[in-house]
Amino acid sequence: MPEDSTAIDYVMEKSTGPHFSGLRMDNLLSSSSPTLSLSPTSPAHKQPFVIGVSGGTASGKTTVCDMIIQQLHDHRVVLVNQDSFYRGLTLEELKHVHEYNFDHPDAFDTEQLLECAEKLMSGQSVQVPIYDFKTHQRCTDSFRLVNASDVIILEGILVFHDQRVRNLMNMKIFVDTDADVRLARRIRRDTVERGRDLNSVLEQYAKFVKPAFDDFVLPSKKYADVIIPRGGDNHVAIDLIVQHLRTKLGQHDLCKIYPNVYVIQSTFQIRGMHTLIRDRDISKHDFVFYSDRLIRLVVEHGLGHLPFTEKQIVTPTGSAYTGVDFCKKLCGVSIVRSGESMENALRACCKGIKIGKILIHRDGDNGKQLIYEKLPKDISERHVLLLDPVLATGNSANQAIELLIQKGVPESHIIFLNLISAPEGIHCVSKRFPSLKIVTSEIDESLNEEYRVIPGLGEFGDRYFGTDD
Ligand SMILES: Nc1ncnc2c1ncn2[C@@H]1O[C@H](COP(=O)(O)OP(=O)(O)O)[C@@H](O)[C@H]1O
Ligand SMILES: Nc1ccn([C@@H]2O[C@H](COP(=O)(O)O)[C@@H](O)[C@H]2O)c(=O)n1
Ligand SMILES: [Mg+2]
Repeated sequence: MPEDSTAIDYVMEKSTGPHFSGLRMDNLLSSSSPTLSLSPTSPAHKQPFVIGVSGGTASGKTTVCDMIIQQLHDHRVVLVNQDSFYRGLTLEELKHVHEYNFDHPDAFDTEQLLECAEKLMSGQSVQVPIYDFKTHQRCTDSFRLVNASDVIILEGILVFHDQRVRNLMNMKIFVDTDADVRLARRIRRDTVERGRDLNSVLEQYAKFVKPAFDDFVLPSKKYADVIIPRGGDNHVAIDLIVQHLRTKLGQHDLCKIYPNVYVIQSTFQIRGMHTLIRDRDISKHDFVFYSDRLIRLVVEHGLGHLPFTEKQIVTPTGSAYTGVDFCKKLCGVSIVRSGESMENALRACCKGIKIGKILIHRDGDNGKQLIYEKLPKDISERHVLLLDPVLATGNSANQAIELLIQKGVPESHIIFLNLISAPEGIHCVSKRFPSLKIVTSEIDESLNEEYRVIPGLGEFGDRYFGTDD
């Protein structure tokens, strides 16, 4: 700990209110961008991108959707199956189930599908019914909770049939697979998974499935923007669609606008850890454990941006190995107090590293700020890893960076490490300090009217240090 830690601790005690990474909004309000809506008073809900996936039965619609979701693992994607909106059969209909046409548009509750899709598009979570193909009924006591997301996929044989549903879609995909292949797959699937016998599958196919395909599904193919022959086997088509979606989603536009912003490559492990630490019901112990794991990844990634020198060594086999030597002149600086949660990870990666502290504290309501700092004396000769888990408005980060620059640290020698960054904060910091690097594990949606990151994870410092009771 620095020698004057008592002074810092004292002020820290007094500043245990909500941690906002900024206290003045003037910078933010002036930092408009053609690609981002940054108004903090109207944290505009970003419209999700809606994809419709249609095609004949067993054409591979669900398989194609699963592949898209898999490839878009760094985005929030939800799948809504039209099948979930099958009307449950009445007792009378059940008695004559072989006479029931499941392939006619009337078999679905399209009003309910529309209501669900519209709710999701407006940013609300929905409860989607669970349909049982064996009993031809909906589950009466459970639903599938679907959360608002960046991408909504609506999948089903007749999702292009109703104009109102079609109109919700930004992109329409038709999965086109030969009828004989589809029939063979359907026989296998319905006998194995849906409790049917071969005869009933063939009868239903001839009586309802094929005529309805000709009358309703095939005519809706003309609405498709993209037709995928061979379904899930067509990796080229799926790659192209995913590439297009990435461009449309534009989440990575920030990385394009600011080439010094790095979002670490997302994996399901990383998404899983974010899911845990963002969950308000997680235990404190788990919050700290998974935050530490994520912080370690961000720190390791940040270290990868330090300069290196070439180094030759000899291995135990007597061979030469040309590698690199770590940058020796570096230090950490935590923005008190939540930045202190990142210090252990930095110490674990860089043996004996010096870590300084900066505290930015509002002094009354007149916009004045007090800055306390304890930094290594030779900081101007070091590369600085600046630590703060949450980048919100960017105002306090900018003050900390300004202070480092005043102390002689070149802007390009600062790497700012975050777990979660708001677009507004990235914009504010990168615009003012374009040569500084920001390394983060996820970029969130926006700030709300209280300047909190949304969806965010609440007050990181309080949750991490257990002062959130
Ligand atoms: N490319 C493929 N090769 C072999 N089997 C496949 C392929 N695509 C899908 N299937 C199988 O065919 C069946 C129907 O596929 P699915 O994706 O569920 O189609 P849909 O949703 O259009 O009815 C499933 O049992 C699935 O495992
Ligand atoms: N109780 C039901 C409900 C629907 N079907 C059949 O399912 C097909 C749609 O699902 P896909 O995954 O194949 O798109 C449709 O062709 C219906 O005939 C059913 O058999 N029983
Ligand atoms: Mg399906």
